[in-house]
Amino acid sequence: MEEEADERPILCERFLEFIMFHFRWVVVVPILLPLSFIFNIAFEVRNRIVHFVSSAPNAHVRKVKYIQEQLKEWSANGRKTKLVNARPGWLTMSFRFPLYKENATKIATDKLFDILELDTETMTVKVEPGVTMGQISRYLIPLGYTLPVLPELDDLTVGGLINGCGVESGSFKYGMFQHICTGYEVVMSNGELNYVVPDSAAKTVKAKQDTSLYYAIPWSQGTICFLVAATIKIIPCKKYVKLTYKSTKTLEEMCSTLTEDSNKYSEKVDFVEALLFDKNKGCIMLGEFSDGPDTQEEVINSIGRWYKKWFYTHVEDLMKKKHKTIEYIPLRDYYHRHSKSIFWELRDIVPFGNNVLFRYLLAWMCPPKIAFLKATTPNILRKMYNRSHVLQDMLVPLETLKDCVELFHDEVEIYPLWICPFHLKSQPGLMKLRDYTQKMYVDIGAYGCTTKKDYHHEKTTRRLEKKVREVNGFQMTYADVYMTRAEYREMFDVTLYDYVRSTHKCLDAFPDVYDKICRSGRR
Ligand SMILES: Cc1cc2nc3c(=O)[nH]c(=O)nc-3n(C[C@H](O)[C@H](O)[C@H](O)COP(=O)(O)OP(=O)(O)OC[C@H]3O[C@@H](n4cnc5c(N)ncnc54)[C@H](O)[C@@H]3O)c2cc1C
Ligand SMILES: NC(=O)C1=CN([C@@H]2O[C@H](COP(=O)(O)OP(=O)(O)OC[C@H]3O[C@@H](n4cnc5c(N)ncnc54)[C@H](OP(=O)(O)O)[C@@H]3O)[C@@H](O)[C@H]2O)C=CC1
Ligand SMILES: CC(C)=CCC[C@@H](C)[C@H]1CC[C@H]2C3=C(CC[C@]12C)[C@@]1(C)CC[C@H](O)C[C@@H]1CC3
Repeated sequence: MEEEADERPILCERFLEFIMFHFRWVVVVPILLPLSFIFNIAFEVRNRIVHFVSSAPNAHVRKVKYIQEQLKEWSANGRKTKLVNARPGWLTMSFRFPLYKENATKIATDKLFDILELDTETMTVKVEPGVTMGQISRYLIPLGYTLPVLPELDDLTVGGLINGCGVESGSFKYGMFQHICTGYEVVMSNGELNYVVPDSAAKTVKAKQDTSLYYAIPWSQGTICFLVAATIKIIPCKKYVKLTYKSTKTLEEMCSTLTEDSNKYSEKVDFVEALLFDKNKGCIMLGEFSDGPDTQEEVINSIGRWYKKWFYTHVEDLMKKKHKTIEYIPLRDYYHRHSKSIFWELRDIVPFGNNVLFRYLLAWMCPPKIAFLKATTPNILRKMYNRSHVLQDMLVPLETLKDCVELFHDEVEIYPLWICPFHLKSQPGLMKLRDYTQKMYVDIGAYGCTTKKDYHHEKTTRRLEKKVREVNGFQMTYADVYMTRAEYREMFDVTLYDYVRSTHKCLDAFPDVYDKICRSGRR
């Protein structure tokens, strides 16, 4: 693999870079914030109308038929190009734009963004792949239900979380987003519509094939078939999350306490997440569904209100004052706790975004839509981000947390560091555990600019990737991946993936997953 050129900027570029980085808010606050606000309101109004007239199920049939026709036409024309989803690159939740979509045939899955059916008997919800986490939480929570795993950022889509992956603080109990899905409605490259479910007692060839397909889809990045709907488990929920914040003083304490707290079978804990504010100081947050405070001393904190502090700064401040605190947080506010500050990325984009005056006067329009920020990132800034911005999530066994955090500290030293345990089931597919065990993993997420002198985007990422492979971990593939094809195949088990692709005529129809996720496949 050719090494990425280390583009050092000349003096005037540095100056421009400085201006654009520190004064990006000049565009973001007066233009992108109002646009984001108007877009969100318009989309919400549209969704309510669709829900009111119940037009989604009929429209779904029409939209799927159109996708089937597109595929049949592509087949009739000799299957000359590769197939991809039509969703434009600027909308996707990743820093990069896909290069593999140029000259490919774009299939209209991007028109599928409605909730189709709530079934409280089977406790499932059927949704189209473009439905976002914000849409789902807004729909389900008032009805008293939620997804067992509901990733935090409002704009993450069901299709992206299944064909990529998804993790959140409910994952220590329920696993990744793919693990809460009970069936996928898919269209194959020949235009055939299929509903696949896992059947451990499958007898017929078709049932066996469908089971294999079901397990092969997660992490496959849309290189097997097109997802047109997913059936997802729901669970009953309560109005609040009783959140217990516990400070930790050393990395050892963080690792041992988190290991104790991440008990999948705990009846008292529904959410586990941790933040590290430097190599030693951290906070573990344990959440439990609750009807609200039992005594008058206990406080409700509606952290989602526009004038409230960014969540991670609130946690840091709490930890300076007390070793342990409890708060009651409205459920939807809890789920989207990192949306308002886009984890901690907004501090670079709107440096005064957490200032009390800004919060009261303008933060009701926050956050800016990630897609709008992505679409308007100037080239100069992209170059700067390429040199010094880290965006990586490494999924590693919990017992290796200490080692891995130490490596992140030595290599990038970005804080807060997001730490989210998740239970990894023993299942076939790309994320298959080689030793057939099931165990607790943890997502270590580093987001932000590093000031490390010897940071090199490619070389440093490769060192992190190497460590992750050594500990049998996985790298989230929305981020920059510098592994070679062979290294990718060492990290992910491609046996089932390759088999399913060859038996479902995918090889000439879709790009290989590696070509979609590798750095050279993206701009
Ligand atoms: C040359 C070759 C031929 C193959 N032929 C076939 C074939 O004829 N039929 C076929 O189905 N696969 C076939 N496969 C795929 C094969 O099953 C997997 O590629 C291989 O076993 C690796 O899968 P695994 O170890 O991840 O899953 P395994 O653990 O080996 O599981 C094998 C099958 O059981 C299902 N399964 C596993 N765990 C569960 C569970 N918890 N609940 C429900 N279902 C589960 C899987 O979906 C899969 O279909 C073939 C693969 C190769 C390389
Ligand atoms: N908390 C979390 O877990 C977070 C996760 N993420 C990551 O962000 C990504 C999700 O972002 P989002 O913008 O929603 O998704 P994207 O549009 O980025 O899609 C991700 C991948 O899934 C494929 N895909 C999407 N929809 C379909 C479909 N209907 N049928 C087949 N393939 C499909 C895409 O294919 P194609 O390339 O053809 O478009 C793409 O390769 C995931 O990869 C996730 O891991 C990011 C932030 C937080
Ligand atoms: C919780 C997990 C698993 C991941 C969180 C990842 C997010 C923090 C990133 C996903 C896409 C990223 C983008 C940006 C910030 C970080 C993410 C939201 C930008 C908004 C940063 C500024 C650039 O100009 C545009 C970026 C678009 C993508």
